[in-house]
Amino acid sequence: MTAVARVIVDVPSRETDRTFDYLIPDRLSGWVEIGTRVAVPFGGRTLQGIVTGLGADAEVELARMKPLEDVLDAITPLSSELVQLGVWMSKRWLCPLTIALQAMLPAALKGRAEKYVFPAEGAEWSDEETAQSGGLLHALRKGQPLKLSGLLQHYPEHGDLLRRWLLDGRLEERQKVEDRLSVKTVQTVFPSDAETLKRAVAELPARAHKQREVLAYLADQPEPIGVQRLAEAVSTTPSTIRSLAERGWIDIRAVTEDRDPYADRDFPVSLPMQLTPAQAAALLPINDALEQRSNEVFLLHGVTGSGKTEVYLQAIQRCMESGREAIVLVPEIALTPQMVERFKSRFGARVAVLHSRLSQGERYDEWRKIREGRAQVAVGARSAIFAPFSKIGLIVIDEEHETSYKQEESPKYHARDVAVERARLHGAVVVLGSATPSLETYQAAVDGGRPKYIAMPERVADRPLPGVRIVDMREELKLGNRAMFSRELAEALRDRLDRNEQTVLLLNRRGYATFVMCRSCGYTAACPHCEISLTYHRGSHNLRCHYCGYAEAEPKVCPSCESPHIRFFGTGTQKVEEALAEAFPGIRVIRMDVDTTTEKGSHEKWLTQFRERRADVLLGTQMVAKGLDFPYVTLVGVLAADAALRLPDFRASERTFQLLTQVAGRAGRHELPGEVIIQTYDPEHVSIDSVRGHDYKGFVTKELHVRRQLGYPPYGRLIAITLSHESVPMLLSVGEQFAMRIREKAAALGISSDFTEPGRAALEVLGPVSSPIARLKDRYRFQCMVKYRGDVDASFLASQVLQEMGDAVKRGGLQVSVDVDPQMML
Ligand SMILES: Nc1ncnc2c1ncn2[C@@H]1O[C@H](COP(=O)(O)OP(=O)(O)OP(=O)(O)O)[C@@H](O)[C@H]1O
Ligand SMILES: [Zn+2]
Repeated sequence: MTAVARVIVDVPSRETDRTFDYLIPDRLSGWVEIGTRVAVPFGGRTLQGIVTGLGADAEVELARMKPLEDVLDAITPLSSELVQLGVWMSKRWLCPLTIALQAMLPAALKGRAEKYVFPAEGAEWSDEETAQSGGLLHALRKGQPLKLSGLLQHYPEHGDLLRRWLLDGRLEERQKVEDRLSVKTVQTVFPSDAETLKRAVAELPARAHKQREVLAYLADQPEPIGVQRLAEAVSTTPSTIRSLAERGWIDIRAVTEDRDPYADRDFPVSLPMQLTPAQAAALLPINDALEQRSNEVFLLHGVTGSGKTEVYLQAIQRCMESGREAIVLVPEIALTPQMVERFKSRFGARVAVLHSRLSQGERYDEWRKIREGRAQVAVGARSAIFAPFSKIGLIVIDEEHETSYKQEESPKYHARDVAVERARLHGAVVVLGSATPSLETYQAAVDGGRPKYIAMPERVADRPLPGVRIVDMREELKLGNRAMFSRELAEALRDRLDRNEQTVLLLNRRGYATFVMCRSCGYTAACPHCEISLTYHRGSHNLRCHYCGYAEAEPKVCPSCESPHIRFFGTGTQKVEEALAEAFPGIRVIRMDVDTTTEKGSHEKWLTQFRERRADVLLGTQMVAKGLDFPYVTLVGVLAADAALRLPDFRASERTFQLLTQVAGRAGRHELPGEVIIQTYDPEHVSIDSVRGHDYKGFVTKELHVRRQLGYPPYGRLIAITLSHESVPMLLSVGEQFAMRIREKAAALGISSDFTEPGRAALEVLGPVSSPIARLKDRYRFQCMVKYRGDVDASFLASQVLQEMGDAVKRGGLQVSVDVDPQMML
């Protein structure tokens, strides 16, 4: 019997979305397991793929089978559990399996990069092993990394040894990324014994002062030291030091160094806090579940400042004590240094941090730390849910309601759902935490009992929630105040300046771009390729499309009627900043938005400045609303609270309520009491009015009622299918067919299209209608929305129809994108 690998090739299409079988050549036996990345011959090309199964086939079949070309990594990047999770994802979100699997790999591992092998620092081999290796070890020990593929070719009989030493860590494997070794190596001087040093000094020519200094320095310092650092220490050049090595007096070797993004940070040690009674009560059932290793899911509903983080920390501690690992997801935007610090301070080097602001190399090193068992806690944004742990005990999702947990490109997965499935595979506990749980999670807890509901309704240490005032801007206008700030907010701000306290100002800008309009004819500047208004950028004096990047110069007169009365509308953060400077001379403002935070480390820089009270106001978009915990913030102001309420999205109310509650929660978190002022044109709206009394229950009760009537989530589910093409008639005809076929299939199964009868299974297809963004990059977009409820496998129906219509779609050159449980309706 010959071994066969079943491989998913990395071509994301429906036709190749199945396994292909390959022979495992002898040379690679022992290197191939489930999750191994391989190179395979495919239709005359070499493709990359992932092994998802192993087996043995009848000899007849084997005769026609091609062998694998190569194994791409020595340490298998995916476990069989992750492969299994990928299979589940591809069904759940209707995407090719390869897309799901690729999403689990760190970017550095994608593509076909050469792998290098070299000895780990301090690794030792017995004489017997050295002899066994037949020159292999000698080659490796020269210090230069050698290509894995070359080693396999030159030392085919030593594959087993190589593999064993890679696994026991005496050899290390790295790869080339971005034309550099993914690994950072430092040329390091290792101390020589006193004898050698003495001899060196004796043999050196008298005028070799610098070299003598180097030797004297080394004699005093027994630790290995980087060549560069040593050169600096005795103010000489690296070549002076190297010349000593050439004569055999000192030993210089390349040493790998993890690129630790937090290397220059000192994290003060933090010990577990004495829990408040509410925290202790919340932790109890979580610890019980951890103890019993039961696959429980909890909703930890704690108001802002109730101390949820300490509950997570102590649960993680318990999880680690039982020898298991923990994943903590936080929204990308909230992954502030402050958040990272809390975990690093408590768990030190056992924490790996994964987020998009790290370089590819840094991410790869953090990922390896997890894969190789050197980290037990992973803190990260959405994709950290794929952290390659093998014995997960706990998964925490902080701010579980955040939309950033849904990936908007394929695979369009939701990390919360992946977490629940992954926890099931590990028998792990899930904790979903939020001050404003998503309606889906809340309703499931209250009506279904899973997740189990845990409440922390008060802030720690009896601190009150801040008082909230709503200011009706229509009244302001009536009274003749045309300024950006209401009198109340202006007064409160001045008050904070006088008392040297701090203010957070949120400009709710979602759906509120700064656009250009002619006051004479009503012309608005739009992108010529997309159905989207152009956004004005003050700095560069141009208009830009945020979808395709198109840019044009700022117009001086209206391009349509040539009137000079062309104006820039909307309140950008830059404009607020200017208004602040004008109204409060000398005010120190930190502005945080996409424009000021693109640079690496800029988040950290601004927040540190603010924390150190080097600014009076932190002004920004959504990114100032979450997770921040600053003692001197006593005022929170919100401008344009209702801006996002008019978006054509049924979750607009929910999002607005969540955002306002979150930002309100930044005030008065420590000794000083806080106050919140919300400016709006729509004060009666339930999303705004409910914030006044911090009334989550009041809000959800009303909102759930609306959702139930309309059959929207959580009482129904959606699948959005978007078709795009240059031709509208083509789109309409395919769209119509698509909708019709799904309706027919549902009807054939006896599924009603009537949502009025409560509780009964139902399905309807809305559309095709023009998408909210009707044209993008010169392609028109139409969408069909499948809405369903109850025991209906709508995903299956949709994928059947997609399959049936595959040829028509392909011939016409249409693009189809499917979004199961869409979060963004735009
Ligand atoms: N048991 C405790 N004793 C004293 N202080 C505590 C305790 N638990 C938490 N705190 C402090 O209370 C503050 C709020 O805690 P934390 O930031 O965890 O709140 P949170 O529930 O996550 O709020 P948010 O949802 O607004 O982020 C922090 O400054 C934290 O250090
Ligand atoms: Zn555009």
